[in-house]
Amino acid sequence: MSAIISVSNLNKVYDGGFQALNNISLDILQGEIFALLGPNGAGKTTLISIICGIVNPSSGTISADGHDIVRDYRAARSKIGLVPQELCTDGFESVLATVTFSRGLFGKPPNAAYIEQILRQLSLWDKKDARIMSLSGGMKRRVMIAKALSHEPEILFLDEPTAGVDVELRRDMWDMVRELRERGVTIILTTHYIEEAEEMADRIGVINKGEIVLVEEKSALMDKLGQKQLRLQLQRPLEVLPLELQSYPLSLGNEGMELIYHFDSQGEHTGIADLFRRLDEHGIDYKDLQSRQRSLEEIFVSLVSSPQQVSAAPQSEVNS
Ligand SMILES: Nc1ncnc2c1ncn2[C@@H]1O[C@H](COP(=O)(O)OP(=O)(O)OP(=O)(O)O)[C@@H](O)[C@H]1O
Repeated sequence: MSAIISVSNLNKVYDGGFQALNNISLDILQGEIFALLGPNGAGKTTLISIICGIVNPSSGTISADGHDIVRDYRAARSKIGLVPQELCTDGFESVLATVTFSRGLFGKPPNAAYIEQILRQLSLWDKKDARIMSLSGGMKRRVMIAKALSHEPEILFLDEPTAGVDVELRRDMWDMVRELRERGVTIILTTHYIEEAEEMADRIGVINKGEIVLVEEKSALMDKLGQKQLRLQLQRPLEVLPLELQSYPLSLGNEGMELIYHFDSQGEHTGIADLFRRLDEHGIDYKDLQSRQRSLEEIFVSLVSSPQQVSAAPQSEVNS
């Protein structure tokens, strides 16, 4: 897949000297859903705002669909739709007028059929004549999406699209984002809901303190850093681990009733067969077992708390 957005050596120093972005280079691929994750203040909105031409870069270059976002601003901006974090729109206008007007701002000829299609898709057609101020928060957010789509952009930025919306609307939004992707729209979303990135993204980028810490395909990331756990429910509680087992990546939980084994799901040897032999030798019986993958949320927390440890999950110390 080719890059639809290319960011090279981007820096942003705000007035007052604060460096919000530090030498960011990043390609967004045509047709992907890219989730940009990062803690509060990491620089997500700054990065999006620069790509969308709302904030000026201090240095570096960005192209959107081949257009330089500074030299060729109009052409670049016409390719992009932005759903900002804040709901900002004129409350006295009707839904239909607002969305139709947005399209006009980009110099696109009127297309009532297209506007109707997006309003229907966003379940807003029934509300087309309602004033925006009379809508619920979730519906206002849908209007923001309709506005962003009004000029048929090829790239859509969603800055915290589901902040403060209920579970049902969140699911609807996810469906809608997937539909847009199927139509070929490239989607970049920032989110604090890791579950959202885990559910939707093709690739994940993590930004922390103005620097890109990692960019990876979601499935590869889950495999690479997704250390697994095997939990065994014991027949009889253990007060301490037998000495011979203390060098294994094992811990006791649930007042000694649970034995937890950590292993690298990517490793050639998980060590599980060896573990079972050792448990048998020590007469440690279990009645149930489950294995589970480390969630993206746990991976994310470990990345932003100690970014130098991104390269590998801990290896298990035993071989099967
Ligand atoms: N106009 C501004 N002037 C000075 N500093 C700013 C300005 N806008 C943002 N910053 C600072 O730049 C840093 C990055 O902010 P930004 O809004 O890009 O972060 P974010 O990752 O989007 O955070 P959040 O998840 O909280 O929305 C923050 O420390 C913020 O205080």
